[in-house]
Amino acid sequence: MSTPAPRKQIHLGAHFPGVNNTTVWSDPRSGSQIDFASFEHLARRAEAARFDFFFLAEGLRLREHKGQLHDLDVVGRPDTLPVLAALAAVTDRLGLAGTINTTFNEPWELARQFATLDILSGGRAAWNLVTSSDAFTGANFRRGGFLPYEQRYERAAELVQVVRALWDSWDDDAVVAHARTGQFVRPGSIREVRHDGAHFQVRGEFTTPRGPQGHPVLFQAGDSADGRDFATATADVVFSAHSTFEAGQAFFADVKGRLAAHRRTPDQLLILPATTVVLGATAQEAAERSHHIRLQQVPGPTAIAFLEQVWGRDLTDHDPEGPLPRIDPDVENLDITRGRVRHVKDPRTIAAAWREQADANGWSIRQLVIEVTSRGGFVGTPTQVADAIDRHVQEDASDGFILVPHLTPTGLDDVFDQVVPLLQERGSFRTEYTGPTLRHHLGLARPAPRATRSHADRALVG
Ligand SMILES: Cc1cc2nc3c(=O)[nH]c(=O)nc-3n(C[C@H](O)[C@H](O)[C@H](O)COP(=O)(O)O)c2cc1C
Repeated sequence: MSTPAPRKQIHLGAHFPGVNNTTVWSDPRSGSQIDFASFEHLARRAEAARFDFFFLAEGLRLREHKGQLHDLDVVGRPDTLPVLAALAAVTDRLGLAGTINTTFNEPWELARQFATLDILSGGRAAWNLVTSSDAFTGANFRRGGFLPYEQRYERAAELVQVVRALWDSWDDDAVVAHARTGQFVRPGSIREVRHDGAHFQVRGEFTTPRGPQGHPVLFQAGDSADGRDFATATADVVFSAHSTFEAGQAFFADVKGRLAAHRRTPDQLLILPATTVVLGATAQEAAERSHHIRLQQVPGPTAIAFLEQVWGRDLTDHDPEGPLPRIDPDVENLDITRGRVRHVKDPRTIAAAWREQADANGWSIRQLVIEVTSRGGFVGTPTQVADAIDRHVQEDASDGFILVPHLTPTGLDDVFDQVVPLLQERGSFRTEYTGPTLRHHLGLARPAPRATRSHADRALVG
């Protein structure tokens, strides 16, 4: 009798709620969006459930709609890296992943900040590289639209190259601290980095020792062809938006298929889509809860504001519970909302399709917006949700998920309590951490120290 193949292990991240309308800040159970206690609650609960990591997104400019602050959603959050550093002090094993932009930052500072987080946390740091570069956000950095869209990934690739050279410029065993000889570092163990490229000129000795992971884990969250190529060349994890089974399998096959060109194997890049979970004692109860949450996420003013982004017009005279506007979008006015990644490519075609859908189903503006902004997610009893999550992973639609709750900070408590034990029972999810670092949790190798690398790999470091 042949032994069954071992189950693929699921990887799970806990996403702190975002500054978008997934987060229902107005729910009476919702806590502070900024107090450390909120971050701590989610991190501690995620660690008790043996999650791989805690995850923070990043917004670098407050969104505006029709020239006003868009305050229907959460506005303002503390800076990512200090929050993660504080969480390192109240957790022991949980990975700490932060989103930091590659367009508006410099490699030296980033290398220092992430190496520092890796040291403080004992090897649990991860960096989610994002490339957003719109001029509205850039104005906060005195740069405006300094970098054309096509050059975002070029800068990101060069930035990562420099950052890695800085991390590798210290040997793992550089610090010897020999009191007898008076020597703190081993001679020759810290090398000058010299980089002279299109985006960066860097020269000098790096000031932070190499962290426990060698390189913090690199996530990437771009979805274009350039984004996928950058991920397959560079990243350890892709944070994707393709969470349904079919879309997940297609994305998984596409991205993993690109790895061979970079002489990498499928297990060297994990694919973790964002998703949501709604539980109930019965499937019907879960569906009703899910519907209630969608109504909370899309109140009337949010539905109108969403439609205005596509129409490029003020639609406040429309009733959100009434039919869609008969007037066509104003295609000259597409930056009515600023500070948010645009998804709408051709507003007139989209408006026509939505009108048709709403007419056919008898939907109001609000119902239409609820439908078209639905990303799926898992809705069902704990057993149904555990089955579905496991199937996605065993059948190569993902390597796991980054779970996005709608309540701060308790939104994943039911998942920790009711779904995780079922995944553990079927042998698909760890019951204990088996190593100290995030690389270990994710099954990723530690980058070899410089001393054991080929000459070619060492060329960048002086
Ligand atoms: C799942 C996902 C999450 C993202 N999270 C963030 C974020 O937190 N902050 C940010 O500035 N951009 C975020 N982005 C935007 C991407 O970094 C990128 O700028 C955007 O997807 C456009 O790049 P692309 O053309 O390669 O898709 C995210 C994108 C995806 C797909």
